[in-house]
Amino acid sequence: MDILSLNHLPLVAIVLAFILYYVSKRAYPSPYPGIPFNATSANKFWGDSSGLLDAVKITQDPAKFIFQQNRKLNSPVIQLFLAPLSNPTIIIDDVREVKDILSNRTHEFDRAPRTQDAYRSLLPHCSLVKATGPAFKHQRRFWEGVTGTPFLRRVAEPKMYRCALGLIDLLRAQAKMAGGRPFYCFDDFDVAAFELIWELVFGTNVDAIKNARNKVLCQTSDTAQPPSLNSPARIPVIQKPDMCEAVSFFISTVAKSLKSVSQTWHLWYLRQQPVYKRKLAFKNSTIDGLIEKTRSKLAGLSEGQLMELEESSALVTGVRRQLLAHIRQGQPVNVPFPASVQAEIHDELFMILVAGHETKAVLLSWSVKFLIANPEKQEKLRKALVDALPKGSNGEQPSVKSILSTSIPYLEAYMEESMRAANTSPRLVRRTTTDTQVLGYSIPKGVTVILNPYIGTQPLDIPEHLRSETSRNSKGNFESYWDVNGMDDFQPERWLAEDGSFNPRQFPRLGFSAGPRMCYGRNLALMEFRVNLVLLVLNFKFESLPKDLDSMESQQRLFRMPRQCYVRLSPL
Ligand code: HEM
Repeated sequence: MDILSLNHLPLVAIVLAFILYYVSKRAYPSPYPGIPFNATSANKFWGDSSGLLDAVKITQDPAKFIFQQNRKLNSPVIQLFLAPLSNPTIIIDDVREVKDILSNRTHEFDRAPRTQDAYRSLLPHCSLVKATGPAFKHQRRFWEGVTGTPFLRRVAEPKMYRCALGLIDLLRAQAKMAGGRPFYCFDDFDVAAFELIWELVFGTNVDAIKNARNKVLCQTSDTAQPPSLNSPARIPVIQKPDMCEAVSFFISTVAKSLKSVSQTWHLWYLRQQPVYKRKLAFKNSTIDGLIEKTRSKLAGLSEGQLMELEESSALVTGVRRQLLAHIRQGQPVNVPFPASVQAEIHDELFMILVAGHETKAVLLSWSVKFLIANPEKQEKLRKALVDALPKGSNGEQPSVKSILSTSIPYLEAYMEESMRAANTSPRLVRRTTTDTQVLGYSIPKGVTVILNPYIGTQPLDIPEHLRSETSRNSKGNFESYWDVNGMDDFQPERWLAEDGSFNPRQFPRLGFSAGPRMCYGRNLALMEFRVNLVLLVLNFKFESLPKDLDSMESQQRLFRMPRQCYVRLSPL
């Protein structure tokens, strides 16, 4: 044995040296030819990731650092080395080309595996993790009912009005308790957003807003408030429904895994945690139970009755369609769905809950911060609303129909500017599915590409002939791509045409992305945002806050959200 080892020593040494050489070569960045990069980062084991981590410690905003590098290198296409032992990531910072890639070049750019893996560990069968192909399109079509106008009008409108009024009542109770002091409000928005999306997906009422308000009313008289009117008020912590907590928990695990250098291990580690297992078991049993209950209820209906059945929730839509498919294929309906069918419905429903919950609360929080930071625009918006939506003779609130159907250009401009400035998804990530070219740079197949959807950075000069054909052809689709006066300030007026009408084509709009992977809940989100914003502005004056509670800084969870979210309300 000893002789054998000694004889093999040189060979072992050579193999080891080769492995070491290979690992060290792979570990250090290996740039793609012709694409600008930070020369100093190319010599570092950690590449650009150490700079990114340092910047994030200060700004908590990775997108800011990433796209600053385009400016630093003066190029709309660059490469960054964001993790050792991996290929460079391509960064594209030009709004016209980004819109074109998202809208017209899906055969070259598709969902990135990193995004797919982050969601796949939780929702392996949902459409979000599928590549843009026939299976994705088929699964999406399955849910068209719940994103279509008839469902939104008939089912979503009354529910969103009830939730928005509930939110107003909750804030009114909290404002009274606060007695002119500021108070934290993100959880109010969060619980209201959850209540609505839960009702639309599962059709049952969780009463979270009402419970939160009752708790405030019970504790108002026996809670001592801080002496200073500039200190945050003591108001009861909002008790969120267990499923709301579970959704937030899973969103944070997805966000953590997306940030991780070794995603696979990180996901594995997260899944081993007892809290993950507990929440997963709770989610699985709750949702599977609801699907089975609905299946057994609807299984007694004939094909004709199922055809006639009004869709009252995403759950009913999914189960009804599956039962119809089974009847038409001659399969039994009086037994639980096969596991694969059950899993697909389950994951799709939970996907809507995950994707359609926190985003809405984050957008509403930003829009309220813009109201506080811009008191004259807040007044202008209120005046536009009061003029267009007068209260009833008994002071009753405007109806949901009038809020949604009255044209109010300044409101539309305010919403659009909030979407732009909030920039809730500051990085859209794709992977090249073929060797391709962007703005004259060659990008190989299989590369992760980060796109900047923010409308507000001055575009770099790019000769027109370097743009793709579709990008050149769509140049005239927008009045402009940049405002010569700069776009750092919050300026709803930039969306108004000379005649005072709202001009949606003034600048591109990418807050919900574009193309086949564009946000699936855009119409619902915009309706809900409108109803909430109108009722908030008509019912409260958003007063200024002490400086230490008024930061406009952001933090990146799954979305770019405000670091602080306080209000000081004067009920109107
Ligand atoms: C203000 C609220 C919202 C914002 C700002 C928002 C924004 C976005 C963005 C930027 C994307 C990424 C698209 C891409 O990668 O190109 C997305 C995807 C998605 N959103 Fe939303 N969203 C919102 C609300 C909602 C709601 C209410 C729902 C559900 C009812 C929803 C469901 C989805 C789904 C399912 C996807 C994945 C689409 C795919 O399959 O690729 N979102 N959203």
